[in-house]
Amino acid sequence: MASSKNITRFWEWGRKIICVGRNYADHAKELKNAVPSEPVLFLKPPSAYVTEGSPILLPFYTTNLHHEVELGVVIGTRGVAIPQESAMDHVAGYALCLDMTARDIQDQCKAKGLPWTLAKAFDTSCPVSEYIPKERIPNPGNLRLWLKVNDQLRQDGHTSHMMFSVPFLISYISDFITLEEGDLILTGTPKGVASVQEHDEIQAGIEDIVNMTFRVGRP
Ligand SMILES: O=C([O-])CC(=O)C(=O)O
Ligand SMILES: [Mg+2]
Repeated sequence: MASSKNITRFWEWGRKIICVGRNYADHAKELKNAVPSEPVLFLKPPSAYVTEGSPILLPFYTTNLHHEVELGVVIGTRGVAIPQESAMDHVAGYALCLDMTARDIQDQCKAKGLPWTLAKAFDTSCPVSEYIPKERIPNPGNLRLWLKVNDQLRQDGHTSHMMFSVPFLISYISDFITLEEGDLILTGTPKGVASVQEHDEIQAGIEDIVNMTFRVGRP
């Protein structure tokens, strides 16, 4: 029923997706970006969501679609200017997420000093796993994240290498943008990003907590 919202299907709520960029020094370096002194933020619309069983669609205007595996944090309680000390009280749970990125378009945007919207916010640019209740992840700063393409390991990172922790990010973001129940924060990707092609199979996981599989297709 449309009126009975269930946080385990947060992607159906139409809420914000707030993404953090360059939160792992090894990834900032692989793209020759400076390691930031404050979090880099951008947004995806809720139309970017895709769940297992549906394909990730290659936008027609890119020839270099990259995968970025990321820990997603699902907000459970609204907050503004949340102190770091109570930030975790606002977390309902987690999801494994991909920040699909049209890298060639992002490079053009960066060169022109323009926003990344078409590189980051297109339909299916935010594949998500099933919802992971908070109790299953006692410490979001101590998780191995991995991603394979056609069975080859491409990304193998650890959230202990984040420059800005989950509580810090919640506090920082909520100074500018009200966090609401059902919002999702993507916490940035470790190194190993690379391109995918039509028909590729992407598998990703968080330790033995969750794993997910997506195919890449054409619209
Ligand atoms: O496009 C980028 O490199 C920024 C980003 O999303 C990340 O670091 O996860
Ligand atoms: Mg990213």
